Amino acid sequence: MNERTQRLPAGPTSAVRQTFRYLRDPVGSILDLGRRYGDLFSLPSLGGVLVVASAPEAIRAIFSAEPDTFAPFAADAMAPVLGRGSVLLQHGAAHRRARKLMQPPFHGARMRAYGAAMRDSARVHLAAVPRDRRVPIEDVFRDISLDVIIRTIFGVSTGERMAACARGVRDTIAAFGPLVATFRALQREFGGFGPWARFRRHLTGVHDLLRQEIAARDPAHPGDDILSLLVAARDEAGAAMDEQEIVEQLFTMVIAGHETTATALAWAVDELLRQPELLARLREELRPLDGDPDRVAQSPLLDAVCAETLRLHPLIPLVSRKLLRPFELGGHLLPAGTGLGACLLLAHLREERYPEALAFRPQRFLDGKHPTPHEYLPFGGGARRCLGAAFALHEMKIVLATLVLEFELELAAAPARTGVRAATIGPKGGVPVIRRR
Ligand code: HEM
Repeated sequence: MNERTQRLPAGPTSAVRQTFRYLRDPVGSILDLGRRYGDLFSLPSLGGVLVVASAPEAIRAIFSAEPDTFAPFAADAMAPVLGRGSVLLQHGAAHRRARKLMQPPFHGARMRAYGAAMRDSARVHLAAVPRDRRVPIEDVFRDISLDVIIRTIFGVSTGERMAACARGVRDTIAAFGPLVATFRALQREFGGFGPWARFRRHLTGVHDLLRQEIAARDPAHPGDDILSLLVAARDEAGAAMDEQEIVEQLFTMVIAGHETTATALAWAVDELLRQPELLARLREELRPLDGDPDRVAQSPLLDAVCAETLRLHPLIPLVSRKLLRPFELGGHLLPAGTGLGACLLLAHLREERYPEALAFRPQRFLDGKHPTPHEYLPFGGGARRCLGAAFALHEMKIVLATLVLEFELELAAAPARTGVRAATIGPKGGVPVIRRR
């Protein structure tokens, strides 16, 4: 191996400057990196150097590598938030075991069990939006997605317990802003005060509520909810997950699944309301389906609208791993310890694959030329592909269909710019709308 191949690809040098640029303008800063450095570049970050790829062949190489090649990137930063047992932070055999235990409730065929709860939550929260007043629609979608998680994942549907869970989760997430997520120096309790101390207090409260729910389950008679299925799940040796592990996996699902789905829905509304003809076509296609969740989920145009939303507005611009062994990519031998990222944002905006890539055109998903998993990866890929992908897509479809068929909204602002949340990016201002019907 010569010296040239051992060198990391070119890229900016200051992690602090790059972090601030990202916090100020996440999409602009990544597009700029792609323009300046091409398909493979090094990106200094506060968690270490990341080598970032956006060409399909390189993304295929990352996602199809032997899973033991990688550990999670910057796992230490997220461990105090999610817990060491979280599936997001595991690797190797422990990660495979956790995925195996957690996968069955998220299988596509199980979505039928969740559709009605998704539609009912959407109806209740959309009907509560006041008419003729400016409201950020993302806040409403956040309430819906939290409600859906509490009903379908925690299996809680009675008023008082639902309210306590919703309050606990909302307060915990609110206390975990982008600054605390980005700067580990802020992850300290300053004599019981400050954002981290507040976050830890709320987190303990949510863990206690989840423990009460776990204790109330009978593994011999599991309910339909995901918590019950996790309590009843057994690994190959016949062992169940212990209480702490279930609590950590449930909280991981809240963090991974709450804001993501709500943000994706907000982008879909922002785009759809700017194209009245497309909205009318969607309404026509959905009307004969009577709001039946199973039939709605099969609508080709609705599917294309959701796919195009996640292409143009990926919520996690970059998925990353840490190399446990040397790895060859694009003529570079990357040493163990280096971070390796697949850049969803740059992959989704490649003109040669997506002509007029910055335009919202769901039709591109209806012309029969489906992109490969290395050209279109809103849920990441390989052994770490999003566990909740089918769940999230199902929820997006049911909530959007309910909105399009039963309500009428008008946009109350120019197209949204993208800002940084804790672990995701989304529309600044949460897409203000006015409800007319
Ligand atoms: C539109 C909504 C969502 C999007 C765009 C999204 C996207 C992603 C992405 C990009 C990853 C990283 C994949 C990788 O590293 O290759 C991920 C991981 C994950 N997601 Fe999602 N997600 C969404 C909703 C959900 C929901 C609803 C849940 C659960 C209820 C969920 C649970 C998870 C979990 C547990 C992981 C970690 C998987 C692992 O490390 O093995 N996500 N998601």
